[in-house]
Amino acid sequence: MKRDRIYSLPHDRVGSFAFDEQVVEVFPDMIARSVPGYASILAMIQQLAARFAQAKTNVYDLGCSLGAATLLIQRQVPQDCVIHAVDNAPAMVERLQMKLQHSERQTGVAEVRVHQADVCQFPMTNASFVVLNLTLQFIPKDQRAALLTAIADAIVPGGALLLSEKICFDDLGQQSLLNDLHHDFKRANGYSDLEIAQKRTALEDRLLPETMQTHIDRLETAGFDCVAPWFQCFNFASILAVKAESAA
Ligand SMILES: Nc1ncnc2c1ncn2[C@@H]1O[C@H](C[S@+](CC[C@H]([NH3+])C(=O)[O-])CC(=O)[O-])[C@@H](O)[C@H]1O
Ligand SMILES: O=C(O)C(=O)Cc1ccccc1
Repeated sequence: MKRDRIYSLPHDRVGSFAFDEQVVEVFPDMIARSVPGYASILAMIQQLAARFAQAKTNVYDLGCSLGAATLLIQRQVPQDCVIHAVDNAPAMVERLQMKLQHSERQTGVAEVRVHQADVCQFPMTNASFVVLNLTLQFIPKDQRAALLTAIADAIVPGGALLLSEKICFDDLGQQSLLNDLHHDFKRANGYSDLEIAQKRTALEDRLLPETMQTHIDRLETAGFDCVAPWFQCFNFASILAVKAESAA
């Protein structure tokens, strides 16, 4: 796994963060060293896929990057599910397709279809399990409600959405404490203060966190019946949103 050194030297001008070839090359290292709890969330996505994925339905991994969640989900779902891995970054999709081709053709597992598309435009239907793992934070705020409503409408009774996000806090003391703890986490993982500062500048207008309450309210409005935050590590959190079984 190639080490992320993208922001290690001083940049004259730090441009806006993009999921380009340079980022794709180091992405697994970057995300593991930058997101506290990332490995725990992935492990639980695998467990949740086993519980929520239903036979003859679609499973969606929206903003799939290099397919970390997709590949874990594939091991857990019924063989007659179709897993749709969607990302709009050409470099990500290209690398994921290579990865899937090179992995041995497995028999007895669900098919993965990779799509290069904007998740806000992507048609979804007959879905039992949908994953938005650290993706909604990159979608313009005014498009988030429509996306979550489209997801809720596509989910069958008893199905679920897993939403993980970087979150912010109304309380200034909490915001500053959890932000500091996140920076300590990055430092402990080998990032310098320069790397942390330059990446923060690059992400400033690209990664837009919201509060836990904003997420909960929006998921309820979108049509989910049970909205349960289940994980938080510093300023990263994950929520499970479930559609009720239909009353028989
Ligand atoms: N509008 C959009 N449409 C499609 N994809 C998008 C859009 N906006 C951003 N992306 C994609 O969302 C992904 C976010 S990374 C997800 C990690 C992964 N889920 C993981 O479990 O490893 C999280 C992070 O980098 O912090 C990138 O691959 C973007 O190209
Ligand atoms: O929020 C941050 O400071 C991050 O670094 C998160 C992140 C991780 C990987 C790609 C983009 C943003």
